[in-house]
Amino acid sequence: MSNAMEFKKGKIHDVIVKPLGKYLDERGWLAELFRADELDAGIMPVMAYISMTQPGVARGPHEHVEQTDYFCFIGPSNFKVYLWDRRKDSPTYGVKQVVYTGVDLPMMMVVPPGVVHAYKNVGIDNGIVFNGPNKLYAGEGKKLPVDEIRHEEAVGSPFVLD
Ligand SMILES: Cc1cn([C@H]2C[C@H](O)[C@@H](COP(=O)(O)OP(=O)(O)O[C@H]3O[C@H](C)C(=O)[C@H](O)[C@H]3O)O2)c(=O)[nH]c1=O
Repeated sequence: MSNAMEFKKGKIHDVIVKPLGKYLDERGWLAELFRADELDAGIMPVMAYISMTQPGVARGPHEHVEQTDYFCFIGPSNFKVYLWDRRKDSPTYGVKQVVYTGVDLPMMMVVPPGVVHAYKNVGIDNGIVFNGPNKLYAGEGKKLPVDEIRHEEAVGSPFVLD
């Protein structure tokens, strides 16, 4: 793919975005992140991690060759999430999707391999992101190469965070 590629706005095939339901009571709230009886076996998480991102800071853009990510944006900040479909065999090849999510609208988001992704903390608090990928980071015993193509430093990259 040429780095000069232009993306048009839209919804990307196979990207799933759903609000996380919060059960509120006098103690606070509780939200389910994923359930084995609701997810396809092919994207079932095999590990989980959380990251904290400071206000004004971004992670990505990068993509995976085999791995599907299962993100949950739960707060306490808000994020702008950027997705670019560079899968040549996808019906939405060349589409860019932007999602706002976090404390004001908690969401889960499934990002398949070949969809370049990045997220930026656009709030004023530190932001927590949960991920439940369907592959082990660096494989069994962390002995394999990390499945990740990083675009952060790519000169002339079309994956720009505005
Ligand atoms: C993902 C991961 C990372 N690490 C270690 C490796 C580094 O020492 C440290 C930070 O990882 P990395 O620099 O790969 O993180 P980012 O590049 O900010 O990637 C993050 O933001 C982008 C947008 C994402 O999609 C990733 O899923 C998310 O992790 O944690 C581990 O030990 N296990 C893991 O599963």
